[in-house]
Amino acid sequence: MRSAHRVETVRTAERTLMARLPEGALMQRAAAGLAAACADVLPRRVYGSRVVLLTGSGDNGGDTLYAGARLARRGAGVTAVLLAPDRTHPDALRALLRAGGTTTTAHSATTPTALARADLVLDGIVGIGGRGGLRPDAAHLADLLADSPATVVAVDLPSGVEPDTGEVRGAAVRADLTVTFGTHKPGLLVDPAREYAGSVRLIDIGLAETLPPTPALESLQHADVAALLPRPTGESDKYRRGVVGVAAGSTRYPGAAVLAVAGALRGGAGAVRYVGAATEAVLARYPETLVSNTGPKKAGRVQAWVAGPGAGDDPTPVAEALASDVPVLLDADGLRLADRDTVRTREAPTLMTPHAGEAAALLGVSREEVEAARLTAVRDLARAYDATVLLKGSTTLIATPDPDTPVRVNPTGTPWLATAGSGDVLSGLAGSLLAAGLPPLDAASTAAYLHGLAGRYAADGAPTGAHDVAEAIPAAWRDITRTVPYHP
Ligand SMILES: NC(=O)C1=CN([C@@H]2O[C@H](COP(=O)(O)OP(=O)(O)OC[C@H]3O[C@@H](n4cnc5c(N)ncnc54)[C@H](O)[C@@H]3O)[C@@H](O)[C@H]2O)[C@@H](O)CC1
Ligand SMILES: Nc1ncnc2c1ncn2[C@@H]1O[C@H](COP(=O)(O)OP(=O)(O)O)[C@@H](O)[C@H]1O
Ligand SMILES: [K+]
Repeated sequence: MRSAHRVETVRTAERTLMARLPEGALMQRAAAGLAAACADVLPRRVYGSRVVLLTGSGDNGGDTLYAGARLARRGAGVTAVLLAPDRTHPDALRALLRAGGTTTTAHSATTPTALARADLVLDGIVGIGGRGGLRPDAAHLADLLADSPATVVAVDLPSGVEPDTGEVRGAAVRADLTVTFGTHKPGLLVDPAREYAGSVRLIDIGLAETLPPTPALESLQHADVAALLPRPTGESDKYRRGVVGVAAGSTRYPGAAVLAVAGALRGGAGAVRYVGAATEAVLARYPETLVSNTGPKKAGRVQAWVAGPGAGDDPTPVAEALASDVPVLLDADGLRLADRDTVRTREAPTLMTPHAGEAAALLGVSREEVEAARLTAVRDLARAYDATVLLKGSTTLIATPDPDTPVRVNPTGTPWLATAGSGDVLSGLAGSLLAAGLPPLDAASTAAYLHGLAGRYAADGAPTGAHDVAEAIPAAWRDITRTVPYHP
């Protein structure tokens, strides 16, 4: 599990840890890790390389200067561009000068040339102390840096991104690598900021000792997903494994039904029951499906319903699914047709899977606003509907209505998944995991994980279709569970 903590939590944990350590010890740990990471990404050896330090007046600048001093002692030519020369971390600046480094300022005539010629630039403008968009001097440096061919390493965070939300409201540094200290910050895992961070390396500064056990955000890894996926045993039969009902598709969109069933068949339920107007198309592709052309109410027992993909404008099937006492996944038309109070007052759980446009319509804001502040949007929606919400897109997020439960961020996605119908596959897959007995948060996050991996396998670097994604799910499942004992 990879986890991220908010700034306030990091500050409290750092204070507690610092009180137990000699003065400056944490910053030295951070600087040592940072310098080692820089040495790794330098295209040639450290000796003789040209390094520029963009240095703000806080501790983020301090880390950067100490790391620069370490590189200078190994023979790099190091220049610090000081944003506020009279407020620069004094001890760190002395260390750099003693090691042979030099300084200049943001508006010096030599700064653009230094950036253009650098092999490596460290962004130490601002870290977790940054608030609001970058101030003009800092924004000027970020602009100059955008034209530099140098490798860019962001210190703790790319300057200009919001650490707690991943929002980017103005100029920000685009890094090749971000070296972050103690724990991830939410912004490093959530778009748009995640894109600015490049790859992320976490440096252990001993903070795990004082951080609270529950993070703000968590990201499942293979082993976590393997532990959650359902596994049949000798006692299993198709009903005990769970039956998932799919109320989807219409005469206009029969394909959505086929794709949702395709996902559902690969999600761990023992049987898929389809209701709707696309029975012929579904049976033609998947003869193993149990079909009926009644609504969900009369369709027979299921352990979870998927309602909405390609379903059209008839609100009845969605209402009937919501009236059941089993978990319901709402997607596409189902999101639009569901009554909010009905969702809020259900006893059984509801899982909603909107993309940014659908989330925007439900929240009454613009799509751009949802995409700019995905973490806020997913939390707001979960609270408004008292439901678990999976917000699809460039970083898929899953939130429950409980503000203390970490939001999950899916690490496996790929933009190749942005293809018509791949969301239908996801809804079937997640519904199937619900029917197999997973709680909504786990069903949604394991489904997103499998779906993302399947998208990568199906695409393999080239365009792919939703059907191929569904067919790649078993390979993703196998890869995830292969390393874990006792999976059949
Ligand atoms: N507290 C600790 O124990 C540790 C902190 N560390 C480093 O310290 C950083 C936090 O240091 P600080 O609390 O001093 O804060 P920062 O250095 O992140 O930011 C504060 C400075 O940035 C300026 N600033 C704020 N918003 C700005 C904006 N929008 N545009 C331009 N400048 C802006 C402020 O005027 C202030 O000078 C971490 O990100 C990390 O790099 C590490 O050394 C590890 C240990
Ligand atoms: N830029 C992106 N990067 C990663 N995944 C994406 C991106 N855009 C879309 N996706 C994924 O593709 C799928 C598309 O689903 P959706 O928007 O519902 O499409 P449809 O309605 O055609 O099925 C979702 O799983 C979503 O997370
Ligand atoms: K930074």
